[in-house]
Amino acid sequence: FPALSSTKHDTMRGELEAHIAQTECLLNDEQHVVVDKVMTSVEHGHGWMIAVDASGGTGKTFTLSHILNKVRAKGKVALATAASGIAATLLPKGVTFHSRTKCPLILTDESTCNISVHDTTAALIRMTNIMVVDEVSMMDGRALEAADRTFQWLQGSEEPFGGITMVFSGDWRQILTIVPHSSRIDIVGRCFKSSYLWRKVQIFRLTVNMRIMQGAGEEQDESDFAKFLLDLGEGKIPVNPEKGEFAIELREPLILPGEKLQDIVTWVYEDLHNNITNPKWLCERVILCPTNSEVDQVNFYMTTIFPGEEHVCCRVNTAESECDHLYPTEFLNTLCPSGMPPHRITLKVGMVIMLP
Ligand SMILES: Nc1ncnc2c1ncn2[C@@H]1O[C@H](COP(=O)(O)OP(=O)(O)OP(=O)(O)O)[C@@H](O)[C@H]1O
Repeated sequence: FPALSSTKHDTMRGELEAHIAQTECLLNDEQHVVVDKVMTSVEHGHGWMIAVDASGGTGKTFTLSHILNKVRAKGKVALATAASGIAATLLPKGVTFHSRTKCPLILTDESTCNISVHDTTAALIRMTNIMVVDEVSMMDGRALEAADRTFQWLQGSEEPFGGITMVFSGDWRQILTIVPHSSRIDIVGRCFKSSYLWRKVQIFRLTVNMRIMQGAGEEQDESDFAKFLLDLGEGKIPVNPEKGEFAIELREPLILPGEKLQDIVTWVYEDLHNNITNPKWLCERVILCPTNSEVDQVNFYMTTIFPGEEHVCCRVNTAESECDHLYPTEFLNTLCPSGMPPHRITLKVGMVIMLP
């Protein structure tokens, strides 16, 4: 933890306090209740486990960020973690839960985190007053149990997580933990809700969709869509068994006329040529696809219609061993393991790309 000069420290603390005062006024009643509960636990060292169970857009991340800032402004240690890297980037100084706790990737019912008593992570955990875990619904309950065991050992306490206040946040309607080749029962059994820890968690709900409240003139459409997503997550949309076991019918405003990829692209990026250099316009639209091969199709099509000269970048494609001849270049070029870019990427100046 690098030391800060006292002037720099005072300036940062001043900025943080101004920011906290701003967000404190914005909190709605339900968010206030959560913040007060968590602050009581931190200030009195109760070590409560608190869960914010709420649907998308109700301000879970907003509330967690406010709590983290508030605890840090009091000079206490607040660790921000999330199940995924992307979710972690939304929290102030957020990192993944696995990176922060050194939790193993392959879990058993007896797993513990890879922290030794003298390393810096152990020192950090002993100093910690609160840990936030966002998108907890995506996590295997055994990862949290491993952290519980390790924190108890490090803190020398039999309280859950060694007496550190824990705040969990997630939406159980969204993606649950991934258990390959498993049944619904296996997946539910692996969730945090099935863990012995969940029984001791105090649950709070946020019900007001703050994302819609921010909408600019399209509140009705957005609120209909939010209600549709909520009903979908709760299994209230009737299934059409003729189309498939889990098939549901989408209503009219959610369906675009046309069947080709070009129709979606034209609708989403209608005035692309005039807005290529407009980051605000680009940030307001995106095409999401359920599979990587569909993502590749969309990217390929977008690249062809994007104006400018193509620059082709190829990946290194030789094997690093004497069995080189076993892996012909053509074969290596077809491989696209998770976390690696495809062999051939075509870029144009001004294109938006996401780095892995
Ligand atoms: N009290 C509030 N006042 C103003 N804006 C708010 C408030 N609460 C949340 N927001 C805004 O509403 C939007 C949704 O909030 P947030 O991302 O925290 O929701 P979420 O529950 O984490 O959503 P998701 O589950 O989709 O990640 C954000 O733009 C956030 O800044």
